[in-house]
Amino acid sequence: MQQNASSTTQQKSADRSTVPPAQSIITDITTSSLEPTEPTEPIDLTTTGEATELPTASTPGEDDSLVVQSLHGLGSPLLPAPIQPPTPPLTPPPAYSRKYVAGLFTFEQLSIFLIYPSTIAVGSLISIVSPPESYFGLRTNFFNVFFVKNGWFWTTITFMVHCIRLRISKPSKLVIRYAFATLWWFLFTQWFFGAPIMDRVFLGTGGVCFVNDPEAVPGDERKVHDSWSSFGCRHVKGEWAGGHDISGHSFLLTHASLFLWFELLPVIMERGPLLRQINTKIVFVTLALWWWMLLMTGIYFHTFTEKVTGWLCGIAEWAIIYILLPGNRTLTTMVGVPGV
Ligand SMILES: CCCCC/C=C\C/C=C\C/C=C\C/C=C\CCCC(=O)SCCNC(=O)CCNC(=O)[C@H](O)C(C)(C)COP(=O)(O)O
Ligand SMILES: Nc1ncnc2c1ncn2[C@@H]1O[C@H](COP(=O)(O)O)[C@@H](OP(=O)(O)O)[C@H]1O
Repeated sequence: MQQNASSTTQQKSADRSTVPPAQSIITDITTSSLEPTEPTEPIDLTTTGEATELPTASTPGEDDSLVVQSLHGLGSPLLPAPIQPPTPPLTPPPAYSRKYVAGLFTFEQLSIFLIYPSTIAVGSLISIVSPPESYFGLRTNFFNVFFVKNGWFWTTITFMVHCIRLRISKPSKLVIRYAFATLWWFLFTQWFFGAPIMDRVFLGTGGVCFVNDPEAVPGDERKVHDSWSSFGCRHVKGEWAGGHDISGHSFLLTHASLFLWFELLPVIMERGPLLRQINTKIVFVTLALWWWMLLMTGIYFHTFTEKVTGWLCGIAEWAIIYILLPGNRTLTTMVGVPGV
């Protein structure tokens, strides 16, 4: 594409040096309107990317037309090139503002991204100032046990509800993005060649599983159990304590929410009939519940740093797939971009 663009530019400058000024102007008008637009910004995930192919390099046909225009001006000085109305640019302008903040985010993407650290910050602040007595402060509350503890399952269901109404050309890319998100959740919270990543961090920072020893001398009832995972520790009714216990809830709720938001964003930005569908409302209900539960985690559970590390790990996969990859055309072709 670079070569095509530069050869076109060279051709244009050659024309300028040889043809009379009037023809040169005509040639410039026609060529500039046909000029393929080289993206200088990341691929915008808020566009309807999968509805069409990713913007590609100029096709041979397009280049040929540029050459024909130039040759016409050079080879037929007595026959001026017909004035044609400018054709629209090859990349249609987006239907909404696409300003990038720090060259990475659109305004909408940045706003969504900021919801989660602010929620954790506000929750932690409330926990210091005056945490209210609440049903949501109980670990056994229904919303925690039924929804968050099965959080990836409900996120999967919500994602499917969102997907089944889409008309995208490449559903396989959407499954690949889901697979990456699931893989990261799985490695982080369930299994990483043994204990999951979050448990390995806990053990690596000096955490242990304490269990009560009924035969121990009074005052020294607790002994260390050799559980290598929080799951194993819970199984022996032990207490997982001592190390840096990354908040699994902060991780999961952030990771799942960013995944759903960024898959839904094209529907939101399109502001069309899809936005009013029940499927969209279901996604918003899940997002609202995840946000509320994150706020509750912020208020009632964990230390501030454990919630921050949970959040940081929760944005890791999202940052790669939805923010960094769109800067690389080849890698983006592998995972696609969300669309409608
Ligand atoms: C064109 C239409 C296509 C539609 C399909 C689109 C996309 C879907 C693609 C593929 C899906 C295919 C099959 C999916 C089928 C089933 C997958 C379900 C996968 C699951 O999610 S099962 C696991 C459920 N488990 C959980 O959710 C547990 C979540 N909980 C935790 O991770 C932890 O408890 C914690 C981190 C919240 C807290 O940790 P602790 O404090 O408890 O240590
Ligand atoms: N929003 C929330 N509502 C209820 N319990 C929560 C919660 N956030 C965290 N917890 C509980 O706090 C403990 C640590 O959570 P996590 O490390 O996943 O952030 C877990 O307890 P249990 O392991 O006893 O269920 C979890 O259920």
